[in-house]
Amino acid sequence: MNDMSIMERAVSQTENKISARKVQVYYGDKHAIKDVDVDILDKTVTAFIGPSGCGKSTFLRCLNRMNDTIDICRVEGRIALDGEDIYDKRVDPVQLRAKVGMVFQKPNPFPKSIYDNVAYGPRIHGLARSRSELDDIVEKSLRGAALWNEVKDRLSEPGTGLSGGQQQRLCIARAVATQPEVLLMDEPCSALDPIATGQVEELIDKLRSEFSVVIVTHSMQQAARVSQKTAFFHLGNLVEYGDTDEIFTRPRDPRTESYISGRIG
Ligand SMILES: Nc1ncnc2c1ncn2[C@@H]1O[C@H](COP(=O)(O)OP(=O)(O)OP(=O)(O)O)[C@@H](O)[C@H]1O
Repeated sequence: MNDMSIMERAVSQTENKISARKVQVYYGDKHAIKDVDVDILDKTVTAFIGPSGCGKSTFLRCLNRMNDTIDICRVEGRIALDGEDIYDKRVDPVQLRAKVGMVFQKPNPFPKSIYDNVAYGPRIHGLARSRSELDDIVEKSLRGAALWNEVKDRLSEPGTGLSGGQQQRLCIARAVATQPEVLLMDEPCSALDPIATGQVEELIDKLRSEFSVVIVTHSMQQAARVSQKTAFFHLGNLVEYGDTDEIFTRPRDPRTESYISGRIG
């Protein structure tokens, strides 16, 4: 091996956070994800786009083993986080989900105080040795989710009493509190108004300085605004993956072209 290829290997190892190879997902007999290969880069926002039912959410859920919770769902292939197979028997899915956090379509705060929503993960993963360390994590996570100033005087009030946009940022703070390496977001703005959507999009851009973000979105405008990489799915296949600018201006596959020009959807 020459020096250049060693260097190239080093670069690709630092940039790749998740590598998926030959991933298949079945719900019973239904083949929902077909032979998907993709690399998710570190400190990058990757958007998954494609028509309804094409498998975006299914593939997203493979990345932190959320599909394990669906009885009829079977995942095959290899998905590695920093080179380690996340489906290895020795991997604890609960620990994995702290590293690969998730934010859902509908904000789903726990029926607990704002403070306890954020403190929940650090408590169960033993990330704080004292109350003051826990206070620091809660404050840092709420600041990280651009929510601190709005809630700092009412941390003991229920999280469910916040507005929809604030609840979604609370859920982001909850995910950020376990110091994830990857944050998965499944249509995180679909229940939000345009102002709250703008705030969450700004936040996504900030978060990528710390970890990699993967977002499923139905909005091509949103994908274009927030992501650097885009993956287009169609009927369970990953049809095209590349720089977001390229995908939206010079798609290589006619199916991508049809989707972004609104002919399939
Ligand atoms: N729990 C489940 N049980 C059975 N089939 C499922 C389940 N979840 C998804 N599917 C099927 O798998 C396929 C992919 O669904 P998925 O929700 O991943 O698509 P999607 O691209 O995220 O769709 P949408 O944009 O409408 O949310 C669909 O045909 C869907 O009906």
